[in-house]
Amino acid sequence: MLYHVRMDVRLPAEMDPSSRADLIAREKAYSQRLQREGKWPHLWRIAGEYANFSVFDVADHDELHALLSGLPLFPYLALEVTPLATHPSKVVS
Ligand SMILES: O=C(O)CC1=CCC(=O)O1
Repeated sequence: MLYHVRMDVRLPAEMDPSSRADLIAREKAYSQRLQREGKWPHLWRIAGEYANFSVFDVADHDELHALLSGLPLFPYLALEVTPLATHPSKVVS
């Protein structure tokens, strides 16, 4: 199943720089592992915002929830999840 996810990153301004850098490095490693596994096929920066649009390709809601709640940044993310269905006008090649 495909899911569109908007992630808004809300790191506290008072977070110390080394904790912030460590968190971001762990987030990058986690996301790149999922990208390589094919579970996170799209990751786009929303221009001008500390936010991204992502597409996840997972078995079901439970797997999506497990992956999202495992994000190192999860406590600092506002997430908006949209399940995607096949559009009837899509050309199938
Ligand atoms: O910076 C972001 O948009 C949050 C994020 C998701 C994956 C990643 O590496 O950073």
